[in-house]
Amino acid sequence: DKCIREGILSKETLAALSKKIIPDINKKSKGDAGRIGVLGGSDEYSGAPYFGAYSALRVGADLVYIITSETAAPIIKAYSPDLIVYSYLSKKHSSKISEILKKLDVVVIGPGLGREDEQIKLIFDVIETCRSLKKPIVIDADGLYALSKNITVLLNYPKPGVILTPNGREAARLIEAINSNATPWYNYWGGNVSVLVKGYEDTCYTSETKFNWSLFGGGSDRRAAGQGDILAGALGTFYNWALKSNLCENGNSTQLAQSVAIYAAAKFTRTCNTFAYVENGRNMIASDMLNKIHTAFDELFSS
Ligand SMILES: NC(=O)C1=CN([C@@H]2O[C@H](COP(=O)(O)OP(=O)(O)OC[C@H]3O[C@@H](n4cnc5c(N)ncnc54)[C@H](OP(=O)(O)O)[C@@H]3O)[C@@H](O)[C@H]2O)[C@@H](O)CC1
Ligand SMILES: Nc1ncnc2c1ncn2[C@@H]1O[C@H](COP(=O)(O)OP(=O)(O)OP(=O)(O)O)[C@@H](O)[C@H]1O
Repeated sequence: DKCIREGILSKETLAALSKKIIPDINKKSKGDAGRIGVLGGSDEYSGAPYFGAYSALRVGADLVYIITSETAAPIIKAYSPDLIVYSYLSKKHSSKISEILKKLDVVVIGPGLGREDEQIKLIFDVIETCRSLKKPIVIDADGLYALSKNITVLLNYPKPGVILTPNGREAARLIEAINSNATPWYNYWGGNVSVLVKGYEDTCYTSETKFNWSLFGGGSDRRAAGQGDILAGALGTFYNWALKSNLCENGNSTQLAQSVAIYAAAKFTRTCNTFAYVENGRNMIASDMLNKIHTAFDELFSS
């Protein structure tokens, strides 16, 4: 198919494929547009999992579940009646977590998780369960910190794979933990793990060089906390949609689906930022971006 043989995915192709993954809204049942889980939140951070989950829901998933700490759960529930919030993010609830994981389309791990040993170990167990269930995962924030403490936990993760979304600092931590030049660092975990390195330029690395790209422009200089959480949640929804789309006849590939989903989420986050910045200038905060999701979505994905 043309978009696979082309060699390099042009920005125009990526934009067209991002539109193609948006599912039809007619005659659907609840759940058809996705069930996304966000695992994160802690005593310190209740905002991060909220931003991620709200973004996944507003972008278009039908059901979004947060699995969080007992302390963060009531706070997040009070932020939003639209989210389903479980207070099971502890070892004693492992079996309940596994039951929830089974019904999810994509699992987003990390926003606001914190760095307590107990939570980090729990995340390793969650990743192992996701591996056995062949669940696609997005790992961000403290999920990436956990990964850097047990870098092999994702080795040879099966299809439909994993997307990592480090900022520059988090990428540096992963590179240090890999500590090998055997392959480019972003291919360390095998063919089904792709990476978005965020920053002034967003760069997507997959195991298929032809699906890699970088993006800059749009957005703003305002770096208010929480923008990465918005991206990770949106990516959960786009990843699910991309995996379920026939992006190229006779050529569906995990790496192409990941590349397109990452492009959609990266572009979408910058567009939310652009619109929020126009209204709020340097006083813009991540919550202002949540209010621009519809405008940004329309701008990028309506046909
Ligand atoms: N509203 C919420 O609930 C939000 C919550 N959030 C959640 O916060 C959690 C932490 O995530 P984050 O990425 O913000 O890590 P952050 O604590 O800044 O630093 C971590 C480490 O990096 C280091 N470090 C820092 N700056 C550095 C530098 N320039 N160059 C080098 N090093 C630097 C720093 O070192 P230190 O400052 O101690 O020397 C520290 O050890 C995460 O769960 C995320 O989801 C966010 O999503 C935002 C919204
Ligand atoms: N210098 C920059 N110029 C423009 N956009 C940027 C810049 N740095 C990051 N971004 C954009 O901001 C968004 C979030 O990336 P960022 O690197 O801030 O994530 P993060 O540090 O994980 O965020 P969080 O505060 O949620 O933890 C992405 O869409 C990214 O493209």
